[in-house]
Amino acid sequence: MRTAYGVETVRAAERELMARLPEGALMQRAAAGLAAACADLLGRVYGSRVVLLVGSGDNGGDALYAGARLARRGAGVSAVLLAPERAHAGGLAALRRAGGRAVGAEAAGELIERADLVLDGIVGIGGKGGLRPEAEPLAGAVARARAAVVAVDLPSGVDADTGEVRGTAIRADLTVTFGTHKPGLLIDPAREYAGSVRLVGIGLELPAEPELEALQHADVARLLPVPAAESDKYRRGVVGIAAGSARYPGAAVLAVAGALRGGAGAVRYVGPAGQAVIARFPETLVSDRGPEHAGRVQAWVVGPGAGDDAATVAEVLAADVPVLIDADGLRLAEPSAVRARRAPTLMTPHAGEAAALLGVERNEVENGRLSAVRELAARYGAAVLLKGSTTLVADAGGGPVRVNPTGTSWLATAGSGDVLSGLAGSLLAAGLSAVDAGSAAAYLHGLAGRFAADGAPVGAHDVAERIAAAWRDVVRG
Ligand SMILES: NC(=O)C1=CN([C@@H]2O[C@H](COP(=O)(O)OP(=O)(O)OC[C@H]3O[C@@H](n4cnc5c(N)ncnc54)[C@H](O)[C@@H]3O)[C@@H](O)[C@H]2O)[C@@H](O)CC1
Ligand SMILES: Nc1ncnc2c1ncn2[C@@H]1O[C@H](COP(=O)(O)OP(=O)(O)O)[C@@H](O)[C@H]1O
Ligand SMILES: [K+]
Repeated sequence: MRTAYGVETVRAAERELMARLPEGALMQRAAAGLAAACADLLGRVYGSRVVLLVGSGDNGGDALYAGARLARRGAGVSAVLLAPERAHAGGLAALRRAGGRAVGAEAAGELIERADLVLDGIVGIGGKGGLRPEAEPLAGAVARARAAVVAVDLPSGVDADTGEVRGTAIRADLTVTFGTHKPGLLIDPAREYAGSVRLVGIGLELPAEPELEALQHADVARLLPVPAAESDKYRRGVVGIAAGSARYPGAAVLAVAGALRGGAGAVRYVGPAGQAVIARFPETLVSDRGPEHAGRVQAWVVGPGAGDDAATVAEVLAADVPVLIDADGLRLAEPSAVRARRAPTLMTPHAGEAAALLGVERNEVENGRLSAVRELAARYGAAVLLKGSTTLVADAGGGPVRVNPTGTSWLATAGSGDVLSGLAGSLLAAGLSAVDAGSAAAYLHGLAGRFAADGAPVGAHDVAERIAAAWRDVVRG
């Protein structure tokens, strides 16, 4: 499991560690890791041109000490000081001793243009809001430069705790982060500014419960159901799909396609698209009576392509088994009926649907995914999976939010969300908790999307067809 901790937690762990170490030791650990990452990126340090962008805090101090290490290995290092009188004194002295030089911001443009490597040490976890006006032109110069850009701890201007980007921020090729990942490094839009992320350990002792966690292959492999020798289709779980309409029969087919690959022993379909479902998947148990009369079901998926069928949504919500609510179901579900449920509920909105539920603009959700998913989970007393460029899963009762690491933008294709809901519903029926079912489904779905796309556009049915390959990849490690 990969984890991320917020600024407050990091600061507390740093204080605790600093009290036990000689002064400056932590910064030296950070700078050593940073310089090593820069050297790897440069290939040849000797003779390279390195520019440090240095703000007034310890983030600038890290950049200066790393610059000193690179200067000692023969790089030509220039530090652009944004606030010369407040630049980290020890770091500046070390850089000068190593043969580096310091210049004012007016010289930055030309230096950046000719640099091989730019280190962004403007601001780290001490930053609030986007870059300040005096630092903004540097972001433009960096974006135009051919140099590789390494962000120190975080790309300056992004919010470490939330992944929000308000105003201008530096775009990095690599972010070298210290002690732990910060939530912003794993959540868009900030994640995009970070480039690839390298974690440098500095010895922090962090609490058991992180802010964010990202499953990896081994974690998902432990969650996926495997039929025991004594299993039968009912013990493996029956998932009910109440989806599709005369107008949107395809949503039913795609949700069933996902559900058939999710480990349930049987898929039961109820709704008006039975003909289309059976034609494509003859193994489906099809019924045209309502969910209440469908027979045994261990978890329901309701909503994809459901049109305006509020009665079916209400009927499913009244069932005392886990329910996944997606798409039209999110609009049709009575909030009080969701809150009143005792069995687990998993809601799977995309940003537009989440915005409608929260009564805010879509871009507010896209810029503040973490707070949106937490807010929805708290309001509905349900687990919530927020889809999109970063998929997040929050539990009803708070705790760490799961962030999915496998997604690909090729999944932004009509119907791929229907496949995801069928898959997650199947895992619910197999007995996973709402958060585990949602996050394992997002993981497999993302991986299946990557396998299916392999660099070219795909349709949602292609994604469904590669779920088995993703599953195999996960369990084989
Ligand atoms: N505390 C520690 O033990 C360690 C800290 N480290 C480094 O220290 C950083 C945190 O240092 P600080 O607490 O000094 O804070 P920062 O250096 O992140 O930022 C504080 C400074 O930036 C300015 N600033 C704030 N918001 C800004 C904005 N939007 N645009 C431009 N300037 C802005 C502030 O005026 C302040 O002077 C970490 O990110 C990490 O790089 C590392 O050396 C590891 C050890
Ligand atoms: N830019 C993106 N990057 C990664 N995944 C994405 C992106 N956009 C959408 N997705 C994923 O694609 C799927 C689309 O689901 P959804 O929006 O419900 O579409 P539909 O309703 O057409 O099925 C979700 O799993 C979502 O997380
Ligand atoms: K930075």
